[in-house]
Amino acid sequence: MQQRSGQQRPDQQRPDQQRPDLQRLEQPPAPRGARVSRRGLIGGGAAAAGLAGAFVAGHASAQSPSGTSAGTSSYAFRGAHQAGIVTPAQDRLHFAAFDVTTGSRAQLVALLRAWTDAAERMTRGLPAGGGAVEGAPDLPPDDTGEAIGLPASGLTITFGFGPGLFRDAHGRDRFGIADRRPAALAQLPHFPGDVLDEARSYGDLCVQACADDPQVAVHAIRNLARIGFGTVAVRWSQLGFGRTSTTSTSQSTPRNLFGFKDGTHNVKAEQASAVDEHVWVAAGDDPAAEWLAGGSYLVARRFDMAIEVWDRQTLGDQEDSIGRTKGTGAPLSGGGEFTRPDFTMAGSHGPVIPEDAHVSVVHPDHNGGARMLRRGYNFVDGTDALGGLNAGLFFLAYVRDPRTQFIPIQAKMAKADALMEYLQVTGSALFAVPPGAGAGEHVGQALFT
Ligand SMILES: C=CC1=C(C)c2cc3[nH]c(cc4nc(cc5[nH]c(cc1n2)c(C)c5CCC(=O)O)C(CCC(=O)O)=C4C)c(C)c3C=C
Ligand SMILES: [Fe+2]
Repeated sequence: MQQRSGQQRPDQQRPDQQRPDLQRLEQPPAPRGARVSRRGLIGGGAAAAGLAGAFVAGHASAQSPSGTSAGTSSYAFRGAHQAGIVTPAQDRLHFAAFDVTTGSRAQLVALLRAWTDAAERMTRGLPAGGGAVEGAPDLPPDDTGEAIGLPASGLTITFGFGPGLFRDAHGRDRFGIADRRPAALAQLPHFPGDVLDEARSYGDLCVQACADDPQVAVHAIRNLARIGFGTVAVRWSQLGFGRTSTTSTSQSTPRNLFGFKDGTHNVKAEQASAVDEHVWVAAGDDPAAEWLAGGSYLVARRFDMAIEVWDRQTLGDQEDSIGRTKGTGAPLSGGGEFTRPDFTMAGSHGPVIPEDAHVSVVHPDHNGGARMLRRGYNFVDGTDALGGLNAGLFFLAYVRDPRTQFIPIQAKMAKADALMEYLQVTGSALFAVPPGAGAGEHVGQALFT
C-alpha cells in the first residue's frame, strides 16, 4: 500500500443513513384446493388479484414499481429494456448460469419462450405456471410452491447470453447464430489475481433474479431451472444479500462487507443521458449484432474477501485503501458523501487520496471517462476449514462495451489497487443482455429471427 498521507482529514459533513427495514406482510393460510394466484392469497381473493394484475400491467415499469411497500411492489417484465438493470437495486439476489445441453435450435427457442412466459408471471406475483396446487394430482406441479402467499416482492428477472451460446469450445456454430455474435462478447481475459474456479465461471445463459425477499428470488431461479430440465443445466449459482450499489437516486447507499458505503458514484436510472452513453448498446454499435441494440453487457465476477485480514487493518489504512471515509463515505479530500474527490489535494506524504486508493484507480477521470452501472451483492457462503468467513462481493456491472468500460479498469485494478491485497477473484463471466421483450415476444427473439 502507498505511504499514508498523515494529514488530518476535513470534517465529515453528512450524517450516516440507515437502510429502512424490509416490511413483511402477514399472510393468511391458503384454502386447500383454492384456484387463486399468489397475489390472490395475499390480497383477499380472486377479485383483488385481478385488480392488482391490471394495475401492474397499466402502471409498473422497469424503473417505477406498482404498489407502495417493498413487499407488494412489482416491476413490468416487458419493455424496451429488460428490468433488473436500472431498476432500483433490490436487497436480494439469486444469480444462475446455465449450460445448454441440447443441440436443437428449436428446443432452445422453445425454452426462451417458456422462460419469458414464466418470468412475466412470476414478476407479477403469480405462479410460474398454472399453480403449485391447482394441477392434476397425478402430474408434477408446474410451480414449486415455496412462494405461495408471497407477494411479487419487486422481483425482476434478467436474461443474458454467454459467448458459448454462439460457438462451442471446438468453434462449432451450435445454433446457427455464430455470425451474429457481438464482437465484444468473448471470455474475459485472465487478470492478475484471478484464481478462477471453472465451476463458478462462464455459462451459455444467465439469469439474474433480484427481489426484496430471498425466497422469491430463489423460487424464480428454481422454477426456471425446472422448466429448462432437458434443455439446460445449472452450471453455477450465487446467492447475494445487501445490495452493494444504488442504481437510483431514490435509494440510500448501502455498505459492502468491508464496511464501506458502496454505490455512491454509480450510473443511476435518473441520469438518462449517462445511462444511454454508458449502459445501453445503441443501434449501429455492432453491425453484426443489431439484435443487441437496447441491451447491454453484464460482467459477473465473484470477489472473495480476506475479511479477517481486513479486520486487522487500522481504520486509517482501510480508508486509505478505499480513498473514502468509512463513516460517511466522503472522499478523503473532504466534503460529504457526494462531494467530488480532489485527487490533487496534497497530504504530508503525497496526495491525501493515495494514488493506489480504489476510488483513485477506478475513477472516470483516470480512465478516459469510462463509467459502468454497478449492481453487486454481498455474499457469505459459510466458513472455511479455519473458521474464516467464505465471504465477499459478487460484482455485477452493466456496460455498453466491456472492452473499453470494464477490461482496462479491471486490469489496472489488478496491478495498482491497494484493495486487491484483500481480494481474490474466484468466478468470472460475461454475458450479452438482449433488450426487453415486446408484447408477444420472447426474450432474445431478434437473435433468432
Ligand atoms: C472494474 C471495476 C470495479 C471492480 C472490480 C470493483 C470492485 C470493488 N469495489 C469495491 C468497493 C468500492 N468501490 C467503489 C467505487 C467504485 N468502484 C468501481 C469499479 C470497480 N469496483 C467504480 C467505477 C467506482 C466509482 C468510482 C467513482 O466514480 O468515484 C467504492 C466507493 C463508493 C462508490 O462510489 O461506490 C467502494 C467502497 C469493492 C469492495 C470491490 C470488490 C470486492
Ligand atoms: Fe469498486
